[in-house]
Amino acid sequence: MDDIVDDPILPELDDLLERMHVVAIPLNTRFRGQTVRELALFEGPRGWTEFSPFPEYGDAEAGTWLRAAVDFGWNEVPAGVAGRTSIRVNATLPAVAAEQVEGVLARYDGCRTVKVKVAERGQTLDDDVARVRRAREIVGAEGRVRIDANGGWNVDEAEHAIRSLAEFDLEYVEQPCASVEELVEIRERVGESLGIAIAADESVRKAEDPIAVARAGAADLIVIKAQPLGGVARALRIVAEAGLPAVVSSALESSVGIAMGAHLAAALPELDYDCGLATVDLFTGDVVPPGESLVPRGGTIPVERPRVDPALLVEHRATDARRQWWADRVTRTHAHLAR
Ligand SMILES: O=C(O)CCC(=O)C1=CC=C[C@@H](O)[C@@H]1C(=O)O
Ligand SMILES: [Mg+2]
Repeated sequence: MDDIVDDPILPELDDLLERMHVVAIPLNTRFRGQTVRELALFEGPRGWTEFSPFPEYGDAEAGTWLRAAVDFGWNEVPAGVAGRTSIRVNATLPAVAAEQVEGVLARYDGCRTVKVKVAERGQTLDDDVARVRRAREIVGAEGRVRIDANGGWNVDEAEHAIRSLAEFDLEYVEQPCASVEELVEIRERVGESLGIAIAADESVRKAEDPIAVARAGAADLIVIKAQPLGGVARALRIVAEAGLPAVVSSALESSVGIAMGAHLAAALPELDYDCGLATVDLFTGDVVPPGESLVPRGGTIPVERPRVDPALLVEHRATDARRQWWADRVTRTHAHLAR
């Protein structure tokens, strides 16, 4: 890993701003409470790159995402593992009603794995059970079903929910509880007795110390995302230090950000899990020409840098006020990183 440069040189602010385009793309299903995804794209010397921290994130957290964007647009990407030119991906099922599951899953071509969102605020365990049951029916016994609670349960709730959902043969449970201590406890309570693996997502990507979860024995695997972890090289280093299996997932990006995730997946020494990189299917549009979007075909996406269509940057262009908001954010975030 020592040949990996994971601290990219920051371009000048003016250079960044000149290269920036801000788009707003509606989602076709509400996800993370959002119905429109705003993102900034830069045409870097090495190719297009994306900067899309969620709007509520502060400058320090957004700084890690900017580092990732610069890394992908300005630096050489670490080589993929020989022969890995496409990545198997999972369907991502938002917390929709059971009747909608079939329609949402039909968008993901050829995916054998589905990740089901659970523990959504305002819903009940019965809603989760109905949604997961329907997903299992659709993927069949050969398919893989994992769930993601985004830390929405306390330990008792998690134990009850996981026991109620275990009959659907879960591949793993992603971030059932919020804290590392709770993950240790739930892993003790259900890990061995039910044989269900626990994955850490927020405990890696939002933690001050992304390795703490591995050190504490709080997870069987980690979910890694290129932008929130500061880019491909830095994410690879985290995986190496954690010493746990990893699954790459998206940060709800356009095909440009997804390409960053695909390059990360391609460069992982081991890749035993289908990756959560099919989320362009949750968008109503994209910034790359139709037919070149990184959406699954036959359950995989290619490892390539997509071309951006200038006409689509215009079509999806954010309002003047929102573009200014992003310019201000990049200015603040850049200053934060340059310190
Ligand atoms: O992993 C997937 O299947 C898709 C990506 C995904 O679920 C997420 C993307 C962006 C924000 C997150 O809240 C969410 C996640 O928790 O993993
Ligand atoms: Mg998650």
